[in-house]
Amino acid sequence: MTATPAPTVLWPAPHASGAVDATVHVPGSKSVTNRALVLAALAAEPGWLRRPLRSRDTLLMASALRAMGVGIEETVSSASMMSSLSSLSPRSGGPVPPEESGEAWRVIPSGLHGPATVDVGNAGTVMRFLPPVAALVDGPVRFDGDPRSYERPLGAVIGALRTLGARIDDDGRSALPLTVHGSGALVGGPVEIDASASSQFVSALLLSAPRFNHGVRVRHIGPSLPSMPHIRMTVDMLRRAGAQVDTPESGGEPNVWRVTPGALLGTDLTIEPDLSNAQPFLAAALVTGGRMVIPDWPSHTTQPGDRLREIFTEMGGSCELTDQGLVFSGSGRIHGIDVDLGEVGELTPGIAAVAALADSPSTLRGVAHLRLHETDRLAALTKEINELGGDVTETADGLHIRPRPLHGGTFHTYDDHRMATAAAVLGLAVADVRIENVSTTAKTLPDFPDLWTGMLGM
Ligand SMILES: O=C(O)C1=C[C@@H](OP(=O)(O)O)[C@@H](O)[C@H](O)C1
Ligand SMILES: C=C(OP(=O)(O)O)C(=O)O
Repeated sequence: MTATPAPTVLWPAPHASGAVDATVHVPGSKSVTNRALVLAALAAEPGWLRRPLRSRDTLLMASALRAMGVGIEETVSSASMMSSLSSLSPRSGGPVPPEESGEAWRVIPSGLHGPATVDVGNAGTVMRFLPPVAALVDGPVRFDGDPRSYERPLGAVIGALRTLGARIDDDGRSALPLTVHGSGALVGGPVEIDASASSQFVSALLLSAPRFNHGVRVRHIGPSLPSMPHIRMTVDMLRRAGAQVDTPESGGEPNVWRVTPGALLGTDLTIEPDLSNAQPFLAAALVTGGRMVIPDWPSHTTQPGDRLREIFTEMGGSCELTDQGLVFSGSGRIHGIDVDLGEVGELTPGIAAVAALADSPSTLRGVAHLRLHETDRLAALTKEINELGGDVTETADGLHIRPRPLHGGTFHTYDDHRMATAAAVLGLAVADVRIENVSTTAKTLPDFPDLWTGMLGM
C-alpha cells in the first residue's frame, strides 16, 4: 500500500506594515552546543552546558550520546530539579513546548558502550562528529538518518577512520547508513583527507582525537577548505577543554592540524546565542529600515555569524556593540554586494534573500559546497526566488542576483531551515509569500514562527 502523502502545510509569511523595532533573544548556537556535548561526553569528569540550544540537531546529538552510555541530565528551573533527557525526544518539526525548555545540561561521561543506534536526522554535526566517537565505543554503533543524510558527503570521515584503525561496515557506499564496530579504543596517528566538501570532516577528527592512542595529525589535501571559522571553533573549544592542538595559525604546517592525546577536562560552558540564526532578525531591520537588538552578542567569537556585522553594514545597515547587545539599524536602503562567502557559507540563504530586495545586483561567491547542504541551496534559492518574479542565476560557485519587483507565491523549503527563514525575510517586503513547512526551522531554531511574529508585535 502506498502511504498517503502528508498535506503541504503553508505558513503565510507576515508582511511588515512598518519599520521593525524589537529586541530578540536568539537561542544558543547549534555548532557550539553540539561540539560542547561531544567534548563533555569524552571528558574525564562531568561538565555543564548552560543555555544549550534545544533543537532537533542538538537533541539528536544528546540522544545519540546517551545511547552510547553518556549521562545527560537537564535542570528544568533550578539546579536541584533534574530530569533525565531520555524522556525528551528530538522532533522533526514543531516548537518545543515551553515546559520542556531547560536552562542547563549536566553531562556525565562514562565508559562508552554499544550496541547503540544513532539517528543523525539531517544534522551534519551528528553524522560527521559521531562516527569518531563510535570508534571509541566498546561494541557496534549503527548510524542512520533522513533520506537526505544518505546523499551528504561522509566518505572522507569513513576513509580517515579506517586509516586510523576503525572497522566500519558501510556496504561499500562510503555514506550512510553504516555501522562502526568500536573496539573501545582507536590507534589514531597521521591521516590525509580532502575536506573541500565540508569543514566538518576536519572538526570531526579533531574533536575525538584527544582520546585516540596517538592523537591525530590531519592534513587537508583538497583544493579548498570551506567554513574556516567552524574549524577555529573546534580548535578553540578543544583548547578550553585542556587539549593540546597545533594549527597552521599557531605556527604549524599549512593545512595540518595536530591533537596530542590526553584527558579532557569537564568544563562549565555558557553557550553563545546562535549568530547565524540572528540573521533573519537583523535582516528584518535592514529590509524594513528598522532597528533590532540582539542581547548577549559576544564581543569575541569564532561563530561565522559575527561576519554579519560587516556584511549587513555593506548592504546598507549600521551596527554597534553595546551593553544591551548588538544594536543594528537599517537605513531604508538595501545595497547589493559582491562577496566571497566561502568562510561563512551557512549565511548564504539569508544574504540571498536580502540581495533580492536590494537596489543593485549582487554576486555571492565561494559556496559551491552548498549544493551538498540540507538541500542543494544554490538550486533551491535560484528556483524559489525566481518563482516569485526574481532574476537569479547559478554560477559554478555561487549566485548572481539581479533585484526585480517580486510577487507572492509559495516558497518551497526542501526540509531546509535556512530556506524557511530566508523566505520569511522576503515575506516582510513581498505580500502573500506562503512558506512551505515552516516547522523545518526546528532543526536549529524551534521557536522561529513565534519569535518572528513576536518581533512584529503580532
Ligand atoms: O561545524 C559546524 O558546526 C558547521 C560547519 C559548516 O559546515 P560546512 O563546512 O559543511 O559548510 C556549516 O555550514 C554548518 O552549518 C555547521
Ligand atoms: C549546513 C548546515 O547544517 P549542518 O550542520 O547540517 O551541516 C546549516 O545549518 O546551515
